[in-house]
Amino acid sequence: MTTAPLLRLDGVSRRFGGLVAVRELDMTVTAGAIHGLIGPNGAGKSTAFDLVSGLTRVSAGTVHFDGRDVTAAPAERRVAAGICRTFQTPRLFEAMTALETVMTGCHRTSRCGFLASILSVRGKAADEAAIRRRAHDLLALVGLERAADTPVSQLSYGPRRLVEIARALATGPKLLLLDEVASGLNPVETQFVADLVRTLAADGLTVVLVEHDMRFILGICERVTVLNFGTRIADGTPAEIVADPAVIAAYLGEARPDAASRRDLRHAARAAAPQDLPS
Ligand SMILES: Nc1ncnc2c1ncn2[C@@H]1O[C@H](COP(=O)(O)OP(=O)(O)OP(=O)(O)O)[C@@H](O)[C@H]1O
Repeated sequence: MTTAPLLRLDGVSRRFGGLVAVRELDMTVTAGAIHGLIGPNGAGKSTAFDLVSGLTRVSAGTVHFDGRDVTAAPAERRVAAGICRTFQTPRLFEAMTALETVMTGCHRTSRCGFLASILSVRGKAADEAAIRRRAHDLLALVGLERAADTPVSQLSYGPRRLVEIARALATGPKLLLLDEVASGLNPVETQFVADLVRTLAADGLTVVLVEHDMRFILGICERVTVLNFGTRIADGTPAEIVADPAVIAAYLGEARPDAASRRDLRHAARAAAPQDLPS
């Protein structure tokens, strides 16, 4: 496994008027790693994803990806460079089938550009066939080969999330950002996604997960960054994170405590570092 940083955020901030959603964030993601980004509600996790994927611009700081400064690059250029993401709520075209949806991701990386497509009909047909095959392969990878011709509008929540992952993978990424991918999934689907993420990482893909399901994230990630009120309060292995007093305080001392995250943190802490458990 390589240890080179694929993604590096240096002093990244994002302000919305008077609110600092992300404040001077330093974060390094190692190539090939499964990296978690956690924090209580409103901590700035999705905003951090927006800053990495280029959906929103930094107010300060720099973003380096794969050795290049992409701070000023628009989202499309970052997709082309190898950054792709899914959203907290899947963003899909309801009328498209699962296959067509994944094909839209393939088209973003197709070698069949505009000029090629008008100059060579035969080349375009061959490219379309290759794209269709690749989209089928990706649907099979996420266990949805039988749903290829099903309109997205008829899929339930778990499969919709999987279609979104397949579409993201279709862009041929080096870095996959998954925003609350386990939220709303049943235990079997959650396990499937965990196995899928491990398989992708074993194949060399770097994955960053924003997640509230603490058991899921602490069980799968090699490294975890913790945000609270936009500020990084911890960065380390899952065992280090659950034993970190600042993390415990952030989760257990939330102004509006989330019972599920408190319970999961306690549970994860018991499994990872019983001697450091808060009483
Ligand atoms: N476009 C925006 N305009 C104004 N404020 C925003 C905008 N996007 C996010 N915020 C604010 O920035 C803060 C961080 O939001 P963000 O969605 O990044 O947090 P989060 O950690 O992903 O939260 P959650 O876990 O609840 O999804 C919140 O206070 C949010 O209201």
